[in-house]
Amino acid sequence: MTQIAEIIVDVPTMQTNTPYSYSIPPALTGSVRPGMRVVVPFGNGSRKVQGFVWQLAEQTDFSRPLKAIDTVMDLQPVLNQELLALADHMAVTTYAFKITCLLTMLPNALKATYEKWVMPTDTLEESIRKKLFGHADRLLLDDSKLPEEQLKSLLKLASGGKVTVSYAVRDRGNVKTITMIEPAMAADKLQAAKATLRSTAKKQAVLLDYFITHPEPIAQRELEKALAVSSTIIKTAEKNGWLVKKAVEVYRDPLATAVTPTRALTLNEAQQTAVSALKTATNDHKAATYLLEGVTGSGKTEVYLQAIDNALQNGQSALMLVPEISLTPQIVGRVRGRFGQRVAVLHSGLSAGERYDEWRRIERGEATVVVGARSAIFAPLENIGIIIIDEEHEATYKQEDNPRYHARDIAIWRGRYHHCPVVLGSATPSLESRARAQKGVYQQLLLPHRINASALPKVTVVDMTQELQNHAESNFSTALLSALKQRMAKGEQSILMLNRRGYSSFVMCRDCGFVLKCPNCDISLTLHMDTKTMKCHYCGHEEPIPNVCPQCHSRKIRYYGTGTQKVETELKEVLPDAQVIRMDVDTTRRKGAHERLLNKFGRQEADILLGTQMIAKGLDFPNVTLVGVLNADTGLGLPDFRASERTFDLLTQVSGRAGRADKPGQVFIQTYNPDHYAIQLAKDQNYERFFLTEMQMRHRGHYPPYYYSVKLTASSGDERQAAEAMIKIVRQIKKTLSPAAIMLGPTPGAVARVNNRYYYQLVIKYKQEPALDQALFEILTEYQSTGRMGLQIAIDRNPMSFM
Ligand SMILES: Nc1ncnc2c1ncn2[C@@H]1O[C@H](COP(=O)(O)OP(=O)(O)OP(=O)(O)O)[C@@H](O)[C@H]1O
Ligand SMILES: [Zn+2]
Ligand SMILES: [Zn+2]
Repeated sequence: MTQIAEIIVDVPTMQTNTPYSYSIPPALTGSVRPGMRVVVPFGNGSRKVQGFVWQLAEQTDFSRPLKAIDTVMDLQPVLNQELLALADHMAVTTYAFKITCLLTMLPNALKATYEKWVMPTDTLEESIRKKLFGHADRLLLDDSKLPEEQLKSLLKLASGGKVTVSYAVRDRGNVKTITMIEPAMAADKLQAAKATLRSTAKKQAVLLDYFITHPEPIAQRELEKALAVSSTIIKTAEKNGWLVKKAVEVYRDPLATAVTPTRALTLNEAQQTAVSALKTATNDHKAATYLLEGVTGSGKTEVYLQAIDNALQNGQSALMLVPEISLTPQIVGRVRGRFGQRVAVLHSGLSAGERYDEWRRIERGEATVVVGARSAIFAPLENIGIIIIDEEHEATYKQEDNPRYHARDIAIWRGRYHHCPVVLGSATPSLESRARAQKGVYQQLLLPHRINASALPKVTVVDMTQELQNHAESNFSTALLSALKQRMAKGEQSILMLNRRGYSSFVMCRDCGFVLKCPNCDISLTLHMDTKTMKCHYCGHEEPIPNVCPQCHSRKIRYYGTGTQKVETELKEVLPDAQVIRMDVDTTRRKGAHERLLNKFGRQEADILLGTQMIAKGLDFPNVTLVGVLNADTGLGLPDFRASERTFDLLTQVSGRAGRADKPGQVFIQTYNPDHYAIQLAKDQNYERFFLTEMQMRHRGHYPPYYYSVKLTASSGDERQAAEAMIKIVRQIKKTLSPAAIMLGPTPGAVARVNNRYYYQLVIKYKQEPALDQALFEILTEYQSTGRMGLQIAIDRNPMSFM
């Protein structure tokens, strides 16, 4: 029997979940294994594509000769059996192709890119060959870099068969190595070698002397510096067989900053109960999901750490997800403080190389605790003892692109695979999770009180419509301003949050009402003072700030809306002595800026931390006793069924930053909707009441979690094409749905045009539709090749919003 390999190939526009069969050439027999990447020929031409070995099989069909695998890209599988099985599951549940799922699991450094090479054929005239190729036997056809003229003539030659184009897979994964030097022989032999040196070979003598007394390996760089010898000198010694060079893999250290080691704290009763439940589940290999619901500052992190510690003591590994690491350096610091070198950190702020190194440490079992943002859920850990998702309600756990997975679902799948518990932690659990706990699908663990019996902060809602009547337009109510002054007098710190969701600073003409919009998208441009430009947050378009109205040429063109910069300016006027740290996209663009600003605030080098949503979560500063929310409402107005939930979560989270240690905390929420239930219940920090109220609203509106949902989006540069595709899909889907299903649409997307593409969407709400999955998968397959004509169909199961 002959063994063949079944391979999932990466051919955009021709994706399929069915593997292709390839023969294994004799040279590779025995070394091809599932989970390895290979290069295979595809189609008729010289096209080479990347593929993943899905499984090995016995050849049964001999009717057609099989193409052979070209080469293997890996010496070891890059995906293990578990992750291959997970890709299978993901493909079905997220309506994505297996290849997309497989690629998603790999660190970027292992995502191959394709290179196009042009080579002359025999029929190419020598003079042209010389002109185009010079001494090279082939040219890299990098479309973006070649001058158009040259590209054109190459294409012409290609169609005449005078040059051929071949595709090559380029692997970007690279291991960082340094060159180490060590003696190739014992000291007495080196001594003997030294005796043979000519008297002029002084440097050689120095080099040998060094190794006679220091037989241990040393980095070449260091050696050159220490002895002032050049690489040629070392090379000569190597040639003579006295020294050897070795490439040693080193890891790029993404977290060079030191952390303070911490030890386990003595748990309070509620923490103790939670930790023992989790320990028992880990020790008994129980694949259960726990909802750890703990008010802000109740010590959830300590529960995670001790549960992780238990898994490590069992010789198991642990996985912990946090919403976005660059935003929560404090949490990462705590995990590293407890587990030191055993911790690997994965997040988008790392360079591809750094991420790859962390990934390799995990793969080799050198790191057994992984902390990371969403995609860290695919960390190649073995023998997992516990999986934790902190702030489980956060929208960032859902990926917005293909494959549109939710990290929570993947966590639960992996928990089952490893027979280990999954912990979902939050002060404000998502309605979905809380409803499941209610039904007993998840086990609820409660931390109802703050540590050391500190009280939750006292929250005051400030009606800004009243404020406006009392004094001139200001971002600060009288109450908030006087509270800020008090803190400064007492040497305590404050956090001010400007809610930016659904809100931006824009430019409008006072005479004709003209608003500057993006030429590519149906959205107004946002003012950025740091770069002095108007920017589109959807497509990145940028243009100068106008000083006359482009429509009526009036000079009365003005800024509207409040940006953090504007608030900062006002803050300096009303509190000239205050030291303010501003944290927003503009001040945190540089790598590590986030951490630097937070550390500065932690060292109490500023009175006020002013920022956007990015300062709402996870911060634990004992000296912060005041939190002010400048505008609570901006998210409430969005036509999104989660608008209230998001607002409640945000206000509760940010309020929770105040009074976490011994000093009591105070919060002011400024709003134009003081009576809205999300604001009133956030004021009382009453998650339970909010849950009940919001569940009723969802029930009435037929929204999740009472209904499942799927959002289909058609997009195209041609508006009619997008609309027509959507109408056709609606007709198709309708046939498979039961009368109980609810369809919203087709309608234009909330932003109907983005980057010159038009969006049409359809939302289906349903409880049970056995035929739906199949129908959607057929749509996915049918429309994948229309991408070439500019039409794209996206399918999102349980989308975070219907907008
Ligand atoms: N058992 C304990 N004894 C003493 N201090 C503790 C204990 N558990 C936690 N703490 C401290 O209490 C503070 C709050 O804990 P932690 O930040 O873990 O709360 P949290 O529930 O994660 O809060 P949030 O959801 O608001 O981020 C921290 O400074 C932590 O070190
Ligand atoms: Zn745009
Ligand atoms: Zn105008």
